[in-house]
Amino acid sequence: MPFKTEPQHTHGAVPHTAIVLVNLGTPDAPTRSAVRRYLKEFLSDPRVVEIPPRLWSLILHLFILPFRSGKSAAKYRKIWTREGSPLKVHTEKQAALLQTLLQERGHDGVRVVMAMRYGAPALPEVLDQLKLDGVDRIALLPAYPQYSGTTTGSIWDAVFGHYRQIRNVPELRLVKHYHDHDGYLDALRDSVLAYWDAHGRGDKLVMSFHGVPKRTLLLGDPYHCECHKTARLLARRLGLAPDDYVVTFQSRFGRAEWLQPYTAPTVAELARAGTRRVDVICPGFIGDCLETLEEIGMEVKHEFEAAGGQDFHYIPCLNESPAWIAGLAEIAEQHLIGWPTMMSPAGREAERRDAQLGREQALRQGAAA
Ligand SMILES: C=CC1=C(C)c2cc3[nH]c(cc4nc(cc5[nH]c(cc1n2)c(C)c5CCC(=O)O)C(CCC(=O)O)=C4C)c(C)c3C=C
Ligand SMILES: [Fe+2]
Ligand SMILES: [Fe+2]
Repeated sequence: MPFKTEPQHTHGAVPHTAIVLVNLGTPDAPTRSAVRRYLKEFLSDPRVVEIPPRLWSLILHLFILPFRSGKSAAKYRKIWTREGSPLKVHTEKQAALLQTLLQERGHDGVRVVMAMRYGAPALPEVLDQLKLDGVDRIALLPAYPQYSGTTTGSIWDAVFGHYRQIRNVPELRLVKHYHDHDGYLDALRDSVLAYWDAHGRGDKLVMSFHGVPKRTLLLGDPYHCECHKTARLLARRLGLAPDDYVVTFQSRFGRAEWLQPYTAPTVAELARAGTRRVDVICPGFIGDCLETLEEIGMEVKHEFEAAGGQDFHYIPCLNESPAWIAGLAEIAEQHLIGWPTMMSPAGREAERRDAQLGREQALRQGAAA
């Protein structure tokens, strides 16, 4: 594989540090063509669909993309905001707030940017830009609290794939998961308690996580266990008895069996069994997106009401809540340990001199050429 052209190595340059908050990605617009482009990239990832590639490509192009793109675009239109897709808007805001909070906590030498695994801003382009900006230490922070090969594993594929074409690979740190991190769990607890304070409390708390094919669990993916651990620890923080809550899995895709119990049939069954009010939270998503706002807030709500349920409450994701941004900062800080993140006056001066040196060197090289 040929190497990409890279900036010249500058002697003595102060290496900059960055955190990249990486999310799944979302279409550029709620249109059929934009959704098709996005789904094509997403669903062509062999980490996401484990069907032999040639056979899958046929199914994808003949059946999935022609039918799903229009239907999904209609769903995106229901949740699209003036600022764009909620997933992207929340990820952008979280990255900006994390940068500000890290600065306030003294880590003024750290940049925080966001990137998407599929769609824009594409992870390889963000990594290229960081290289141009002189960043040589990168902590990658996926927007997934629970590890799965289908999501976090796929981010690592994209990162390593990109650096296969780079000679001077930066120092990297990978945040594998934070499903049991106090900062994440405390923020979840606070969000549930604040919701109950404002709206009263339901008969049952449904903790709905994005599903994955059951086969991946049987083949060693820890995602299912990490979801259950998050649920257990959150329940403990809320003082819930086992009967007060239920863990479910949503967003089944395709015909294979996925992790059970499925969210929609579970809430319908709860309604039929006489549960008047359910509160649904989606702890596996750190920001609201299609899967929470449309699938839970609209489709699952409809199923509950159609089965006789009276009162359906969706508890929003952590989004930009101050407790969550503080949690993110704690997670980030733990993965930055040992890296110089505070820019002392001497560091700033060294950086200024290096920049000057770099410019002079480039000028000399230009003159010699
Ligand atoms: C939170 C973790 C996620 C896991 C695990 C996950 C696995 C997974 N997803 C699909 C298929 C689809 N997912 C879709 C949307 C979507 N998925 C996640 C997160 C996880 N996916 C998010 C945050 C979103 C929302 C994106 C947005 O723009 O808001 C979709 C597209 C939506 C649609 O067309 O209806 C599909 C398809 C698979 C197959 C999978 C694991 C194998
Ligand atoms: Fe998904
Ligand atoms: Fe398990």
